[in-house]
Amino acid sequence: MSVTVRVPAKVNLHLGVGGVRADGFHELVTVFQAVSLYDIVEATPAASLGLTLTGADTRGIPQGTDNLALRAAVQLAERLGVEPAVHLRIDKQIPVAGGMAGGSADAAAALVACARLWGADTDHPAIAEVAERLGSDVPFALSGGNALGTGRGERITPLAGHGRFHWVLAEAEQGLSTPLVFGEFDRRAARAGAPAADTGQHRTALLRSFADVLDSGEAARLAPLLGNDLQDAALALRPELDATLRLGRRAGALGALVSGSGPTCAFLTEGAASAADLSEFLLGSGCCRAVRTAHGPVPGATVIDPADAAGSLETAGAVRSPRIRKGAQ
Ligand SMILES: C[C@](O)(CO)[C@H](O)COP(=O)(O)OP(=O)(O)OC[C@H]1O[C@@H](n2ccc(N)nc2=O)[C@H](O)[C@@H]1O
Ligand SMILES: Nc1ncnc2c1ncn2[C@@H]1O[C@H](COP(=O)(O)OP(=O)(O)OP(=O)(O)O)[C@@H](O)[C@H]1O
Repeated sequence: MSVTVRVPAKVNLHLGVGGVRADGFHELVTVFQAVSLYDIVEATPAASLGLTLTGADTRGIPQGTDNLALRAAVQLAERLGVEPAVHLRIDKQIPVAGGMAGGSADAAAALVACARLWGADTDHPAIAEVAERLGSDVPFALSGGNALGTGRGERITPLAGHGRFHWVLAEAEQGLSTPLVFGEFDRRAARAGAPAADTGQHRTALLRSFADVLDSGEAARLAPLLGNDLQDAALALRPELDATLRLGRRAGALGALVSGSGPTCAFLTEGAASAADLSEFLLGSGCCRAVRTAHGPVPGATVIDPADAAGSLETAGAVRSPRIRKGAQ
């Protein structure tokens, strides 16, 4: 009997980067929002560990035991004292290395699916422990919704907020490596000679400013709060993203920013209709590889009826066909 889990991508509504810690990670303070662009992970009992990848674009995803979803299954099995006898099928819609935590999402989904398969409760402490170890974005992929992330991003405080926000997500031709973007951030900070930001103060300010806005669902109030300390580093590595952001703003987006470490650009719009219009416009402009619409917040990794999996992908936000530029692979 298989278990099917649907897991969302994330956008960092605000990403503040502080100093480098002794373990090499940066101190972060971030407001996450889970958005309705989903990967589906199906776990089936099998003689041994295995993986099948399907989906829009699976280039660059490790097929072996360095795949984050397989690592999640192996570490959870160890922790629960069972054999990792499971075959995982990942249906990939979240852009790979796109700054939307796709690999982390798959790891979170694998944890939820395997825990169900191996009879562990959804709140078994092993799930959170393994999630935290696997990556900074994995705990948020479990919880979803809106949340404040602190520490290296793995310490999650849920943020209430019933408002729904509408996004257009523009995928770049090629992914960006997260460590490379943090490295560029460090070089720029060293050149500027600026002291590291105080994440404690930043946290208090973010909590105060986001509290009502997330509940209001008013995009015009959320737009001025959007921000990403990694954006300049991502733009330095991919200067063409600046034109994409400007294009979206000129075409009516209320807010535009690079998602996490990039290179996906996220545009906040007034509502679903303006998101559809902007998405059409950006796709026609040829500035990006694929454009999708999505809304947030949505729940984190959730067990679903397999019959609903296809529907989840259809409602993943009017997926647009990838438009490959001439000369691109
Ligand atoms: C950019 C964000 O997506 C914002 O939410 C996350 O900070 C990245 O989360 P992630 O991809 O899960 O990152 P991890 O797998 O934990 O770390 C990948 C690499 O990113 C850098 N990294 C990540 C998180 C952090 N707080 N400081 C860092 O410097 C480190 O070089 C690390 O080796
Ligand atoms: N299941 C997976 N899906 C995608 N990438 C994976 C997976 N497992 C491991 N990886 C590796 O992780 C790298 C980062 O991929 P991912 O899609 O998570 O990037 P990202 O969205 O930029 O991450 P983040 O936003 O968390 O920084 C990939 O280049 C790939 O080598």
